[in-house]
Amino acid sequence: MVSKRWRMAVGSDDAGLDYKEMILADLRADERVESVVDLGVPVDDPESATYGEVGIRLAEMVAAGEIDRGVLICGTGIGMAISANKVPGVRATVAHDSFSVERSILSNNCQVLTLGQRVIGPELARRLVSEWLGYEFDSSSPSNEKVSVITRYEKRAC
Ligand SMILES: O=C[C@H](O)[C@H](O)COP(=O)(O)O
Repeated sequence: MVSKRWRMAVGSDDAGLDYKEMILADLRADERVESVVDLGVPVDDPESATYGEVGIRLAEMVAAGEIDRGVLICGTGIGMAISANKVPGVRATVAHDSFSVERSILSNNCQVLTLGQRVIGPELARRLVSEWLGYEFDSSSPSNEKVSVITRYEKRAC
């Protein structure tokens, strides 16, 4: 268990709105979370933004250092992952099982977890987010050099 208090944001499109509200409530009650920003979509206007807009906005907050981690939810998690990964410096993945959630941090140092409301049940989604918050990347591990290959490419390409 880590003691760090995470600065976080959550976001969804219309297809992920119910889970976004649920995860938002969980994070607000989680003592490991220092702050959590709700990037929408809002309950009263669920079609006000697509997964691309919300995913990129959250990823920009990660890249700017405004938050440490984010959770994005759409129908499958795929569109949110694609969108967030367009922002340089951001590593986002969909993960619907415990092992992938663990490795997304310990192997890949992902700052963003995406979930699919149309793919997994609500209790699994909540459990995966809670487990994910318990992991922290070890920059002295052998995985760090592997992640650095991506970071160096981004620096060259941008
Ligand atoms: O990845 C995309 C998401 O699943 C989205 O919520 C649904 O997209 P669609 O309406 O184009 O199927």
